[in-house]
Amino acid sequence: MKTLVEARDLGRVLPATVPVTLVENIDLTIGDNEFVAITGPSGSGKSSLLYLLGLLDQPSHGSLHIAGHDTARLKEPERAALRLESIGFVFQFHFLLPEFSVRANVELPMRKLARLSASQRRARAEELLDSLGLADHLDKLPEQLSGGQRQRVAIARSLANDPPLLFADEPTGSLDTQSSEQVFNILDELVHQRGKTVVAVTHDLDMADRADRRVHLVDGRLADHTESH
Ligand SMILES: Nc1ncnc2c1ncn2[C@@H]1O[C@H](COP(=O)(O)OP(=O)(O)OP(=O)(O)O)[C@@H](O)[C@H]1O
Repeated sequence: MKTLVEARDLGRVLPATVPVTLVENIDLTIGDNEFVAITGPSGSGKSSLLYLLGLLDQPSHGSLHIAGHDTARLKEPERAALRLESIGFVFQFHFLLPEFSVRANVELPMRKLARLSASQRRARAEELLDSLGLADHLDKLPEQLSGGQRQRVAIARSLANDPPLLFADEPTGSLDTQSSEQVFNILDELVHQRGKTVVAVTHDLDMADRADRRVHLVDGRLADHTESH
């Protein structure tokens, strides 16, 4: 197993007159090809942990290696490049750009890396959208799609630069049961058929049960019964 995420004694405290601890003492190793669910009560620090692991926030203490890089040693441009190349994000609300077509939304992250030509970006966006059942919607605006379809576009966008790691914050949180099931199946397929690692914060216990592994947070700390099956 290749280690993609390695956190040691990771923590985040917000400085204030009375400092606020978001998460602390996080020791966590995540390998390639794993589907990890992060669960815990509301306010237990699930999103905070995801943002730390996804390099959207900076830890106050501890160490974090992502895809073999010691993130404390990276300067901001290197950190941004690592995020762009190695990490995809899917949020509860899709955050697609409303004025851009579905295809253009998926092409955007590729433009930031400047690895592919315009025609290659277009072809890749179409291929990704096709693989997620959206081939008929390439030129539509996000508002013309259903919630489940938009979330699938957001997943396609997260895969644009072919990152090994996907972080998802309540990816099914605002979807009906059928769309949730579809999104779960896509994430599951990404792990078990396309070799990705997915780390998903979820309140959906069914999804947590069906993940390969469950990491449970209580009051900002990993609980003892964090399990693997
Ligand atoms: N910017 C902030 N300022 C003060 N407190 C914060 C801030 N961000 C988060 N918190 C607090 O930190 C704790 C952890 O928040 P976080 O959003 O990570 O929890 P969560 O488990 O994802 O919650 P939920 O399931 O409700 O989304 C909560 O008690 C929250 O109120």
